[in-house]
Amino acid sequence: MNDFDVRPIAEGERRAVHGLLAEALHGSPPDDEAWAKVGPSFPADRTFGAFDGATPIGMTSSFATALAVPGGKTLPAAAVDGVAVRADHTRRGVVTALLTEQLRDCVRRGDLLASLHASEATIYGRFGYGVAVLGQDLRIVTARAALRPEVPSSGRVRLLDGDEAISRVPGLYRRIGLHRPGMILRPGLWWPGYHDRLVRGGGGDYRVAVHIGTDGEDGFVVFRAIDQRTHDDPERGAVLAVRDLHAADPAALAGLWRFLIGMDLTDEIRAPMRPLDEPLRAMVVDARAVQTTGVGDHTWLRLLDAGAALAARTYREAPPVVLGLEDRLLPENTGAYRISPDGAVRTEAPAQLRMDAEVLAMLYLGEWTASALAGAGRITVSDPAALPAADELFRTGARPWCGTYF
Ligand SMILES: CC(=O)SCCNC(=O)CCNC(=O)[C@H](O)C(C)(C)COP(=O)(O)OP(=O)(O)OC[C@H]1O[C@@H](n2cnc3c(N)ncnc32)[C@H](O)[C@@H]1OP(=O)(O)O
Repeated sequence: MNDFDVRPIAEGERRAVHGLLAEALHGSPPDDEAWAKVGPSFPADRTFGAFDGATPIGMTSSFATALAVPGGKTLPAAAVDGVAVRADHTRRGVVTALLTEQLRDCVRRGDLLASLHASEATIYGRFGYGVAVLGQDLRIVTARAALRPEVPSSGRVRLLDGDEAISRVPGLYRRIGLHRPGMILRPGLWWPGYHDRLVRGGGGDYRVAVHIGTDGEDGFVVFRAIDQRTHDDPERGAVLAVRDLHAADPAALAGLWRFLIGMDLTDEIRAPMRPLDEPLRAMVVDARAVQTTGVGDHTWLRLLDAGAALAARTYREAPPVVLGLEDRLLPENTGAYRISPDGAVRTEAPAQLRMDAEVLAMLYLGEWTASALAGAGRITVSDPAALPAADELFRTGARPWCGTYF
């Protein structure tokens, strides 16, 4: 029996709950001015609080979105954007109660998937979330990063002022589209809380540039310069920190990188959580100008309705495979699924490969192979011939990527 209650929060509890999240992440609760800006991005709907009497001691929230899956469909999904427990109430099962309630609520709402970005990698696996997308942190040494002559070079780049950045980029993101598995729609409430407050004009110091190709704007980058000059090193160039970079095609992508690399008074570009198959290293003359400083879990995914989610993605040509799933928290998903190039259906046939919800999520967007996960002991193999077949069935072209902070 818990000594706290878990329930949807009331409208008047939003700010206290958001303050709790800020403090759990070692920030400060927003002042009036900051809350006026970000408050609308944190509605009471889809937020659960844990309460000790009237005092909030934990929270979890999500917003409704759609997530692209292999084959191009977009599925209704929950983007879990705030999970926190007050530091004096941790390790008593508060987040377990919150996340369990949230999963059931998302199922009731018809979400097929839930995704999140984790502060620590040890929190979410027990709730059936798996690392479905890896990202790489890039460091680019600009003085050595000249682009090769054959790299596409049509179009031009234009810096936007703050108001333009706030009004133009949402439509541009929508037009670029969800071209990789794992990408999500950014609903209207995402922009004020995550983009507008960062850019010049919205209170932050990030600048925004768009790429203009033959058919108009087709890419954008959100970045800021971090001054590196010191008394002893007064000529040191700035670091450009890239926050958000999306392009509709290779020419727009190349154009945005060319713009960043060519910026004066800059020594280095830092671009965290780029796709693992980012082509920049192949674009430069000196491949070592583009360095991967880290690879980590970018997006965690949870299949809420495993049957519907498996049926919604496409599969490559390979012999059919029967997967056995054990889902402790959402037991209606437990069962066997026959995966073939024609799709995925429930079956009574014996499972060739058995796994839990976390591991199925790792396979789902194509980031991991069944063979690698079996090799790691994460899949129980009854029929070894099913492994190469599953590798091929789940394989995707472009690597999955999310590319949206939340
Ligand atoms: C999507 C996002 O918002 S990511 C941000 C997540 N939030 C944070 O990192 C803020 C700071 N941390 C916190 O607020 C809390 O510590 C939380 C949310 C991570 C965990 O909340 P708690 O209420 O302490 O978790 P709870 O007591 O339910 O723990 C469940 C289990 O997970 C384990 N666990 C929980 N957090 C952690 C952790 N950070 N590291 C390792 N294990 C953990 C517990 O030990 C427990 O294991 P057990 O069942 O075997 O005993």
